[in-house]
Amino acid sequence: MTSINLSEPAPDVIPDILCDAAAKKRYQRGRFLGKGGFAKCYELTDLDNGQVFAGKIVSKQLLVKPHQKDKMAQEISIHRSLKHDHVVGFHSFFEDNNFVYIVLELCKRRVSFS
Ligand SMILES: Nc1ncnc2c1ncn2[C@@H]1O[C@H](COP(=O)(O)OP(=O)(O)OP(=O)(O)O)[C@@H](O)[C@H]1O
Repeated sequence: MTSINLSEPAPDVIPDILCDAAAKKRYQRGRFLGKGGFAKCYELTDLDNGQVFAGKIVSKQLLVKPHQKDKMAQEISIHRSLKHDHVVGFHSFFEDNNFVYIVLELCKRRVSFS
């Protein structure tokens, strides 16, 4: 089960360098891709190997109510279990005190993403 830790108040400035401490990965936040109901999406570049992903970044300020947190956790849980040619690939998920980060295959054309 995916769990999201909401222990502290969350400022809303997204860092330029995102750190996935558990996976020992760092990503450079790049071009803004778009905004959804909860997430802001940016290109993310893996600083080890230059691989480029789409990062869906959700402020924990938007996940205060239990049902919001549950919806987010459920989206992550379902997406990470899916692998299909017609569904955007799930790469990883991590969080810091302020944001939840979902790292996805980058879609280069403007089509439906989820
Ligand atoms: N994998 C991706 N590759 C490239 N751009 C993406 C990707 N995922 C999302 N985007 C961009 O970010 C925008 C917001 O995506 P997001 O999935 O957060 O919201 P949504 O699906 O539009 O709405 P909702 O919040 O209801 O799911 C998209 O409209 C698209 O422009």
